[in-house]
Amino acid sequence: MAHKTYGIDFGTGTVKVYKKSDGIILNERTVVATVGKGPQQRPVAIGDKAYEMFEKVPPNIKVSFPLENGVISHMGDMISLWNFMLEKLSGKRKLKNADFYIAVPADIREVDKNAYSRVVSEGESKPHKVFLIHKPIADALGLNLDVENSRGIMIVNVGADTTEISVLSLGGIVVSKLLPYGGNYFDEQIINYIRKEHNFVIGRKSAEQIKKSLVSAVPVDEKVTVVGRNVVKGLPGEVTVASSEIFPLVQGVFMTISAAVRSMLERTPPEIASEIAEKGIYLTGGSSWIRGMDQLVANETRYRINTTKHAQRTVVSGLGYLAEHPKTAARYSIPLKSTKD
Ligand SMILES: Nc1ncnc2c1ncn2[C@@H]1O[C@H](COP(=O)(O)OP(=O)(O)OP(=O)(O)O)[C@@H](O)[C@H]1O
Repeated sequence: MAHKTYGIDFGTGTVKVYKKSDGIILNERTVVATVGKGPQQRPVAIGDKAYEMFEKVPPNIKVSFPLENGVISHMGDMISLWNFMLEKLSGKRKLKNADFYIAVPADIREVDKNAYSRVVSEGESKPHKVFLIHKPIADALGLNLDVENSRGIMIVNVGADTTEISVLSLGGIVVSKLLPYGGNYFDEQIINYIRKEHNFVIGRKSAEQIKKSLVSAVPVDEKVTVVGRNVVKGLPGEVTVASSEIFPLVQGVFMTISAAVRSMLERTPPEIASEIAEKGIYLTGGSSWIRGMDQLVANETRYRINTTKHAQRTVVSGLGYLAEHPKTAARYSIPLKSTKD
């Protein structure tokens, strides 16, 4: 019997799911809202709905982000999120006996990689098989690159909580480094700055709006107005922020990311680096859309930069490719190892 097959990119900011033959069927925030404690805990909303509740909920509802810096930080919440998602994937009928391809960062401990597989195995789906795939491999496949035969591919995935910089060659990962910086870092910097300098409390959604409009890796001159609460008066109101205020907050992280890319290139063997130089560096992940990111990395490395309008879905598209091509998938599945480290 043919098993239903899914590819899942459990991103820190959003979960994306690909279903074999159907394409990408789900794209939801990695957020869960629960009530109750211990064994009584049950989800009341997940994904975008739970995110909507964030910062507005009564005290009996807990809104949590169960992934941090590319690893699962709250297994119980993560399983709750997955169980709730299963309903979206399969409707009222329980999804059983399916195969799952799950993307995991390459530069994390074995125990953290295996935790991703536990989410699906210990959830209500009772899978047939779970395969772990390194994210950079899925990313490259999602970009339609010839992973098997290319001598040198460099991918910089700038996501919500992490930036993963990887070099691939002939179907394998030569080196991969996970930095604990992504779009969420910018949101937090913006919230802290506006509270301190403008005496305004703004929510994460407003911070994200400011980020999308004002954060730039190269100086720009723009302004944005958002709503918030004046801390001194205790009243709601509007606050206007200029890009010149934001640039100094985020400049350091841009330098950290671009310096890490350059340092990895410097340590890459010449025959691999020469093919990277020929093809250019690939920028993926939602935060690669931050203005000037491509220019910044180009200035630092002097390499051509390839960007994509599908930056947030390259990993899940790569998993989708593997779901459709099980023979290729067998080559890239990571064997589950001991989790004693
Ligand atoms: N137009 C945009 N400009 C800037 N940032 C954006 C834009 N669109 C989305 N983002 C940011 O992209 C991030 C989400 O990207 P993505 O879905 O690739 O991350 P993820 O896979 O969830 O996270 P991670 O890779 O860290 O696990 C969020 O921080 C979001 O605010």
